[in-house]
Amino acid sequence: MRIRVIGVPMDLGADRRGVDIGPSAIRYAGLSEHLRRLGYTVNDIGNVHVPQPESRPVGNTQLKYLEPIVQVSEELAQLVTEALQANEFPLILGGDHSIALGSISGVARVHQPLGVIWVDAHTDFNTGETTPSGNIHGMILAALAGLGDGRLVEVGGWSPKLNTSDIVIVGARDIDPGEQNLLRNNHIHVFTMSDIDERGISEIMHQAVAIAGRDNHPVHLSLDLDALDPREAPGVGTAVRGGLSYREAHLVMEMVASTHQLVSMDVVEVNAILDRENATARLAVELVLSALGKKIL
Ligand SMILES: NC(=[NH2+])NCCC[C@H](N)C(=O)O
Ligand SMILES: [Mn+2]
Ligand SMILES: [Mn+2]
Repeated sequence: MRIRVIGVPMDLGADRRGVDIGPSAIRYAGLSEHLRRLGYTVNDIGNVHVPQPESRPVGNTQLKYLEPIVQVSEELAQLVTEALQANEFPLILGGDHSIALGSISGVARVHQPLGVIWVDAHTDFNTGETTPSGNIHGMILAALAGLGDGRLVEVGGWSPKLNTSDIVIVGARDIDPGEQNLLRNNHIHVFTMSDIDERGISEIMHQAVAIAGRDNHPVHLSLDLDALDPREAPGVGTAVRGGLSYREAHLVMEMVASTHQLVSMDVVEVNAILDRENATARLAVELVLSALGKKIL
């Protein structure tokens, strides 16, 4: 069992610096050592090159840094496809959530159809028309489903990467008005924090894995650390109160692991500048381990 770690020091999709050092923070928290202790062989290929925002024009303010983000996505998609072809599990370290455009495009080229479990306080289902911020990390899931600006949608040369029926969002609690309409009109499965409070995380995750992994489909897990409550994960750029507890988040990961259908994962939005003594990066490592099969007993 081999894991290929790919770092993507991307912050062009978000408004704040600090997620660009996320890959270093997660590595510093001992990612590879812990994975090896779990029995994996780890092949860390380092970071993809991402330009500094200071060196590039913002461009269209509804789609900030579109061009460099598309460039990095193309390169990342290629690297992720190569990892799968070499029989290694791609583990992609962000960076802001815009990296999932490249990672999931790279997986979807190999595995079709692909289920996605998107664990996030947000739904990242804006387009260039609905976005309140112009930040592309808030548009990625829509782009993967074929919605929004053509240059995002067409990364890798084809679209859509995902069927709307294969997408499940878990932990949502901050959704923009235009995003709400898009989610409804496209019948996206969204499990909000209210659903989790009402029915419990175990029941929600049974449903989530049944939807994303139906007919034994391969599954990609995209973990945005802001899904967790900010008390557990202070090092994120877009924190929202009322998130997953430490224990709920571990159970989410364990229930994904128990499907044995996970083929790839990204862990994003760790902002090391806003963090406290690397707590969020350390939590990210713990959650990766649970998703990759670590159990208490
Ligand atoms: N990946 C994230 N943290 N996304 C936050 C998105 C926030 C907001 N919905 C926006 O479009 O700007
Ligand atoms: Mn996100
Ligand atoms: Mn988020």
